[in-house]
Amino acid sequence: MNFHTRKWVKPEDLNPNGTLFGGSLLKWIDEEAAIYAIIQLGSQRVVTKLISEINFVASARQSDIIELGITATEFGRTSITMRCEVRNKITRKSILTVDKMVFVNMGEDGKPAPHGKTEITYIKDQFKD
Ligand SMILES: CCCCCCCCCCCCCCCC(=O)SCCNC(=O)CCNC(=O)[C@H](O)C(C)(C)COP(=O)(O)OP(=O)(O)OC[C@H]1O[C@@H](n2cnc3c(N)ncnc32)[C@H](O)[C@@H]1OP(=O)(O)O
Repeated sequence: MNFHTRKWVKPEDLNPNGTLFGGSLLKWIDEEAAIYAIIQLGSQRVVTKLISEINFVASARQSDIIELGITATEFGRTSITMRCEVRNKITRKSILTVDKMVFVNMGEDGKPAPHGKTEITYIKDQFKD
């Protein structure tokens, strides 16, 4: 799994307990997964279909640096399924895991459309020519 995005936990991201607000984290991973799906499917028309059980493994605190990791686990006809992990950048301790995030590729008509992809494309292969 590649951990592309880092976030610095700031005061505005905290809940009243002084730890990272779960909703902020979910917003970040939805956005991260959308970017991953857009790149993998080569389409900007993708929507979140399903987010499976979310395991908030441990809290993050103000000033922590965290990193978001996503990997594709399955390519369907119109969908892509991903797994996600968030961890502390310094200690590598897990903060959150999501087993399944499903995004669907949409056609111009607003209906699910085949994306034609079957496997992960790596950056080095995306700019071969
Ligand atoms: C000029 C430059 C401009 C730049 C410009 C950039 C714009 C860059 C935009 C980025 C955009 C980002 C987006 C952010 C993420 C949101 O914020 S998206 C907003 C939240 N999500 C939504 O509103 C989606 C609402 N849901 C729906 O509209 C419908 O459920 C859907 C997605 C059309 C699917 O409908 P459906 O009837 O379930 O469709 P169906 O054909 O049965 O299934 C489609 C696929 O989903 C799978 N599926 C369906 N249900 C399930 C389930 N429960 N579990 C697992 N898989 C399922 C099916 O298996 C199928 O997959 P495949 O087998 O084809 O691979």
